[in-house]
Amino acid sequence: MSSRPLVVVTDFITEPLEYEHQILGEVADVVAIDANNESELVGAVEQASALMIYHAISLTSETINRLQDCKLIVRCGVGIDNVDGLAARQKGIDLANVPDYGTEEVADSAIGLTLSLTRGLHVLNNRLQREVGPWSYSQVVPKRRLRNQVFAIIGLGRIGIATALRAKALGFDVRFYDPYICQGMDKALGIQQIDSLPELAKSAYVLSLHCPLTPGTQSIVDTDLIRMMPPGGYIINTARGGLLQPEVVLQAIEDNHLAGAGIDVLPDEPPAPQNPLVNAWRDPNHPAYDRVIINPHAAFYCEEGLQDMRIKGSQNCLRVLQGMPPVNVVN
Ligand SMILES: NC(=O)c1ccc[n+]([C@@H]2O[C@H](COP(=O)([O-])OP(=O)(O)OC[C@H]3O[C@@H](n4cnc5c(N)ncnc54)[C@H](O)[C@@H]3O)[C@@H](O)[C@H]2O)c1
Ligand SMILES: O=C(O)[C@H](O)CO
Repeated sequence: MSSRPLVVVTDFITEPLEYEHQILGEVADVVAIDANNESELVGAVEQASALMIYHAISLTSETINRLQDCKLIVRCGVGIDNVDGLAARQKGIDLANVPDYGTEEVADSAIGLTLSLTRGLHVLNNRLQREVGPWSYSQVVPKRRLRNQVFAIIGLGRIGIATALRAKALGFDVRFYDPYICQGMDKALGIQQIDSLPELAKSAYVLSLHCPLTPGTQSIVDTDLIRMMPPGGYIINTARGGLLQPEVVLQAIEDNHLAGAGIDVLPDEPPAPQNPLVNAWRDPNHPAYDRVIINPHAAFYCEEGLQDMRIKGSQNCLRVLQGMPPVNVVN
């Protein structure tokens, strides 16, 4: 058996681990575990000195408590909601994320979903392609001019700021709610800070979610909040599925209160067969078919970003294996 430290890479990154081997190969053995769920990876990670985990698998206290020599868990990505950071801290294990690998792509996706829904691009294309619609601009939902409409952001962190700048360039009146932001961000960005979520919702034409999923933000957008939005607006969720339940979106579409929703993330990924929103969206006779866009948690993805994420994650493991403190510790 090797006496070299072991770094285990879990989730969807599999061999060849070109960046991981290049950065860590001299000091550690690096292996990828192609597990589908937490129970499949427990045995393989017990001896690891460092773990690199992506977003598809959860790491609960049960697995964390079985780690025998782990110094660092790197969540290769931003959101840390799939790892029990407290359990890791109680065991003296640092949890770090990679905060800055795909900010622009997520913002591009949020704006892309907004434009496709508010301009009806996907609907016009699909109708023509399926030969079920006329050669006409008429739409299932009447279109409004975007300039001066309110683009409302929940969570003005890295992605929130990048989205705000894009929305501002399109002529939106950009407003945000973030109780933890430092003073002066509104003036620096030329956007408006709103002190409460209901106040933000009351003016929102587009409500775009960019806060983390925590016990405090679970279902932060619920039926009551959506009802506060003026009728005919849009919701964009590229943050986490747990912030907005699928039933709530479906109801608001069926009630015609929301004109549309752009969803990159769901509480269950991939969605269970009984997910009501997904089933309605797949039904050509349901209004959600044209008015909802669902993507498979892909907002972050581009080749350069994925490479950045893996390189930065590996470099952080290397720091720790060489006796240096890790960066971007979040627990
Ligand atoms: N779909 C994707 O591919 C993808 C990719 C990256 C990140 N994400 C998600 O996007 C989230 C945001 O990423 P980021 O890089 O901007 O993170 P960030 O930490 O830079 O920003 C998060 C912001 O949310 C704010 N916030 C926290 N609680 C809040 C609350 N209750 N109400 C309003 N604001 C609140 C924080 O103060 C912070 O400013 C991540 O947590 C992650 O879940 C998704
Ligand atoms: O949080 C993130 O970085 C994305 O959701 C991908 O894991």
